[in-house]
Amino acid sequence: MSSRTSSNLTYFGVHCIYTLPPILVLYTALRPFITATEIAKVVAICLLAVVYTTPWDNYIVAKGAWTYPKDRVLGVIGYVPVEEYAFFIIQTVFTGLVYTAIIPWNMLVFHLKPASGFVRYGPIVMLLSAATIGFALAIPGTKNFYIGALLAWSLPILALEWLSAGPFIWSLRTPAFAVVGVSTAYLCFVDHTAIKAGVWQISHKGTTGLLLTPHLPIEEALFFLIVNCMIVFGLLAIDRGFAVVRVQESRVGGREERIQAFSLDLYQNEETDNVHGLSDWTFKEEAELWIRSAFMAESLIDQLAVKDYVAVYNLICSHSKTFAMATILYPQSLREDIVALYGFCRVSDDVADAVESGNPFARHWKEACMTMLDEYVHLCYEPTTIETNRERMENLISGISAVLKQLPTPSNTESTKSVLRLFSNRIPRSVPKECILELLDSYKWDLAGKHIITEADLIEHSGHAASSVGEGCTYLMMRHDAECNFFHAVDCVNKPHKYVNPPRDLLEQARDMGLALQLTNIARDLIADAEELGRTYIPHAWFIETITRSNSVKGNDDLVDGLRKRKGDDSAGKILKSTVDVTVLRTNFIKNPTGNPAALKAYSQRLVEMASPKAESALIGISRLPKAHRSAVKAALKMYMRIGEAIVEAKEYPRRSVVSKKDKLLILLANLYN
Ligand SMILES: CC(C)=CCC/C(C)=C/C=C/C(C)=C/C=C/C(C)=C/C=C/C=C(C)/C=C/C=C(C)/C=C/C1=C(C)CCCC1(C)C
Repeated sequence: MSSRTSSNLTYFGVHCIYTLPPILVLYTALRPFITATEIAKVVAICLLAVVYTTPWDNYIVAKGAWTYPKDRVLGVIGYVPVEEYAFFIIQTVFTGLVYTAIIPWNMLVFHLKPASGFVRYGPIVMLLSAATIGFALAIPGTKNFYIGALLAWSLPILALEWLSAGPFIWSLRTPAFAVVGVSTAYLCFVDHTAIKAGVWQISHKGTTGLLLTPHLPIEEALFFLIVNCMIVFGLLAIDRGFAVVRVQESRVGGREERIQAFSLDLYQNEETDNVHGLSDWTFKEEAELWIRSAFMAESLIDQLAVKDYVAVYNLICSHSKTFAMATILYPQSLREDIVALYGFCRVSDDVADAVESGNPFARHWKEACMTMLDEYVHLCYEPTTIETNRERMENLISGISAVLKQLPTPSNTESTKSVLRLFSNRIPRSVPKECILELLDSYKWDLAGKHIITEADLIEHSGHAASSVGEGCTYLMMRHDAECNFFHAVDCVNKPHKYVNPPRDLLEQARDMGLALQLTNIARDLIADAEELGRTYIPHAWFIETITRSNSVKGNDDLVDGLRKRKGDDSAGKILKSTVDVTVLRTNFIKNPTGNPAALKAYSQRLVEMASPKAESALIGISRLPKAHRSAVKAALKMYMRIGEAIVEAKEYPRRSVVSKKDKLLILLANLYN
């Protein structure tokens, strides 16, 4: 081997130069997305890799499939260099990182759909047949030894993984192929380099002699391809198992339902406990549940829930692509719940926002819809085990969807149904009822035609609309800290309807975040709200102030001051009404929001000034959120704070979006990697 002397690269050197640096780079780039679950998955595969590969590798080295010069390695355990054992782990970590870069762009629950019998069982038959052939070929000293040993060793694992996750892998074949492709290409390059430098040599006796590059036998490329498939399919199988548990648990309220959802047949005769606690679940039962999930056929999975996720996500995409994209910053389970919650906000928002003009029945429909939504929310929190509850729920969902279709801006009945079904199955076990009812209060306020008179009214209305959502999201984030902490996840799954209770002051800070976002939104959309939706949130008191200022009516300052500060003060309202009719000023503004540019600018500035202390308080809250969710929330808030600053800095009130896409991206990156 002349090439051996041409370089003195060692096996340790290969790792130091070619395998560890890319791992470091990938790890650094992906750090915001590496949660404890991600690490646990890779560690699990590493353990399997070491346990399963050690005997095989020792065997093929003993039989002379490949060799290494003694001076190129640090030491040997059995027949295999220590660097080789390290390579089992290094490859798994490397491929695991590529996986983390690519797979989470997908919502995994979407892919729990059934496939044909051919997709499900065909590959298993083929893999096991090929493994048998490999076994027959693996005769030491013949040229088919290496390839035979490789197939016999690896393909049964691929068959097992396909048995667990075949249709899921098939559905995700494009990203899965991308992960395998990228990692295999790179590792082939490393292998080629090492063989060229003579760090290890592939026996001519044990291989077919077919070469992919002048230094890379076909067996080696095949080795990295197949092993990467083992790693990626294994990771997908684990992720699928988690996703199955989440989907199946969606509807579970008590022990009986849980046994049903997972087809558990054990422990039927044990005492059934109440709906709200399953804490006496034993380890054995838990283990059975996870194994069942790992191998549960798609046909047994709640396909209606899978369909609902897709429908609601598409609905959200059609409304706000940015929001849908932004959810990829969160772990899968939280993402699913955010979709479920946001879908509900969309639907109830659509009811409240539906423009009434031109349709004499619209108001009536809207009111009917709100009444039903109210009842629906209450029912979401009742046990689904009761037959009458289930029936009523179905009727309400159909009723609300039907009414929404009658509104001037009709919604698709099927997607509304999906939203309401998904919400009722997912959200009640994480977010308390009061939170959702408060959100409905803001719509009721609009429906009742109640005016925003004072600044305190504005705060109250925004609180109902936005702080409630901020609070809800905090409940979700605290629960889904779970996703990043396996044991916590098991614990949460075991306690449907038992909230992970965030501390009260954290919830207050979350409410402040909602307020900050809402006030900034209002400030940004002053013109759009008036022109497109025919509404404004500007307190009546501010209009009065503008008028009194411009008329320089002396002595009115006290009045204005008083009006701004007093909350829900009836006498203030009366004085205001008597001074100038509430509706006239509002209507004037809505008709011509740019009529008084100085006033418009002043309103926006004042809104931002109101938002700013709330944002400061929210920042403190964010630092107390679970680590895995923190940076994305912070990035969102910072973007809004930037929008606020831009509004204040602008000479005139800006009509169009004030912060560029590029700046938003920079803010996102700065916060992800802070
Ligand atoms: C719990 C829930 C919810 C679900 C469960 C769902 C389920 C059923 C999951 C099943 C997962 C399974 C079964 C995963 C198995 C993964 C394995 C065995 C990985 C092996 C990796 C082997 C590895 C990385 C080996 C690497 C070896 C290397 C790099 C050797 C390289 C080499 C060198 C350097 C010189 C030339 C020779 C050689 C090619 C041997």
